[in-house]
Amino acid sequence: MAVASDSILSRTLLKITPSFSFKTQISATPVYLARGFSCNGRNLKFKCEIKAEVQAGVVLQEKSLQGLSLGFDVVSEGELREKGFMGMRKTKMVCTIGPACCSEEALEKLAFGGMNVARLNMCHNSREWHRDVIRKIKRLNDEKGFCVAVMIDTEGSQIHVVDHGAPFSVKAEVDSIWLFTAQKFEGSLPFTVQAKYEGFSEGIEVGDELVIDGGMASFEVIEKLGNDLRCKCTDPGLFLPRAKLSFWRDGKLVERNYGLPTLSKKDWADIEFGISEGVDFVAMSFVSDADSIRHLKNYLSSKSTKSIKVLAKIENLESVLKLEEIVEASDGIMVARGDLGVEIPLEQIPTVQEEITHVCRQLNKPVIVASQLLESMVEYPTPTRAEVADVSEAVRQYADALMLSGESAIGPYGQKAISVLQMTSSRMELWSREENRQSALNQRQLGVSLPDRIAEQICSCAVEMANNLGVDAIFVYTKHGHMASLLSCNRPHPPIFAFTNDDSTRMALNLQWGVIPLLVDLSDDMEANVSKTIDLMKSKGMVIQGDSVLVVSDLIPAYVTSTAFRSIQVKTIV
Ligand SMILES: Nc1ncnc2c1ncn2[C@@H]1O[C@H](COP(=O)(O)OP(=O)(O)OP(=O)(O)O)[C@@H](O)[C@H]1O
Ligand SMILES: CC(=O)C(=O)O
Ligand SMILES: [K+]
Ligand SMILES: [Mg+2]
Repeated sequence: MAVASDSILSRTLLKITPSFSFKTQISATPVYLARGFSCNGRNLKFKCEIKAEVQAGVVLQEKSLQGLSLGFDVVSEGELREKGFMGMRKTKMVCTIGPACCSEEALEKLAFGGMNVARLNMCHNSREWHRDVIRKIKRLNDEKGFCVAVMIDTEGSQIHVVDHGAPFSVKAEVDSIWLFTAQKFEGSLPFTVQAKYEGFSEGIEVGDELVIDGGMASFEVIEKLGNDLRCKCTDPGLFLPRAKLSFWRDGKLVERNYGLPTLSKKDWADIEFGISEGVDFVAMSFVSDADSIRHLKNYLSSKSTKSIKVLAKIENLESVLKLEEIVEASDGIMVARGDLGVEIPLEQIPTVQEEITHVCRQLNKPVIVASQLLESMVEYPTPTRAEVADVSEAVRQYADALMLSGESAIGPYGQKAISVLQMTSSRMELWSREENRQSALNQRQLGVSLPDRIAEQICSCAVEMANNLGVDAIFVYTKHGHMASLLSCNRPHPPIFAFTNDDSTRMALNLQWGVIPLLVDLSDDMEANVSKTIDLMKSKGMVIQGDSVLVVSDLIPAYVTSTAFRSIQVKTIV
């Protein structure tokens, strides 16, 4: 298969034989592909559209525009070079950082594998440990050209079993009798379990069902002794460290809100820590109303010099019931299926997930699908078929991002797990696009003011145009990321390059579907911004002659008062 030739190949459809390996070909010969394949194939039979300038045996030198920087992160740049505009992954990836991946080398490998956001779960480890990880990530960004945003995830007030330490898991046998207590006790399981909160048994009656971790094991409450509960195991299973408790009566969850605040004292201290370390996102656990989100957002905007986004985690029944107001109040959502599965029957999780992703897209908020995506990879180097199907389904639903938990935090196959996410999402994105499977968004009008409504209309028209014209890329110039998010919300076929001069905007856009955020100097002169960025992209070989780019702008120069200045332009690179 001769990809390399002296001629310039342009928009040629080539069949590639099954034995051809793209990667080997590149590394074996000094061929430089200015841009490569528009589809993601491995050693499979596939068709590729090649729009690349290829010269056998010659490495084309990059011209540099002295002193000007394009702020392209190394991963997106590499992806564009290797796969072309249409091959760029749209679905973002979040990795939980834990003991298995906290070294600089391991973090670099995850970043290289495409991690867009690193999540630090404040339930675990010390603040010093988290500080060390955050600094390593920032150093990698600065020194190695990655663009990885940092998220802290609050512990929140949840009723769980005190970490009973080794052994890792304990089996509860059928008919065995257990005591659940809030009292400290010496010794370890079995048969006494210490719950983390004094009032864990409030309102609980004899005959209620106590469920561990959403069905890992079940007990019947047979006696109340003060605040303690004597229970008989009815459905045998395992106690894992920090196992979560829920109570059921007549097949329904016993809803109790213990009077605990969404953010505990420790959570506030962790948030202070996050502000001082300059994190990009705070994910708020066990949100139960919109007020707590507004409160945190106000607090952050008064305390932090940079903009920090607040993500609401949907992980209890209350938050599902108040979904819309919570989505509206937040900067984004996490479908935290781990705890959600403790409070709602497991068979409802898929439909609740679809509902949440749909509402988020309608209200233009990024959404992360989290927990157990590749759970078996905590132990094994390959995922189950069912896990791959679950990842594909989240991608098909157009989630903005997918999250790894234990797969990256404690498992030995974190890098493999991220590459499974990468390959599976690229595959499903391509399929949705080529089969024309994408469901049109029945868009709600979000803005109230005329300029906001105009912005929405411009973005939805721009995406329709971009798809119909088959442009290679969308360029958007944005200060706060609003126009970029409106474009993303319409899930266009080509990637969205969002040029911003604000670092927190760049980091926040890291979570949005199909957006590649770039940090550049921008001026009030829109035409100059456009031609400068196109020149820079050209000089790096990222766009080539004949490429077409649809340009949308959100930066309104001070001297223009009319919103009509906002425009859509289609440029062909000369
Ligand atoms: N910083 C860390 N230090 C030690 N272990 C960690 C750390 N972060 C995650 N883990 C481990 O990784 C696994 C899964 O991660 P995580 O705790 O994020 O899951 P989760 O239960 O979904 O989160 P949450 O507590 O927010 O519901 C857990 O077994 C946890 O013990
Ligand atoms: C991520 C998380 O908090 C959960 O799934 O419960
Ligand atoms: K948490
Ligand atoms: Mg949780």
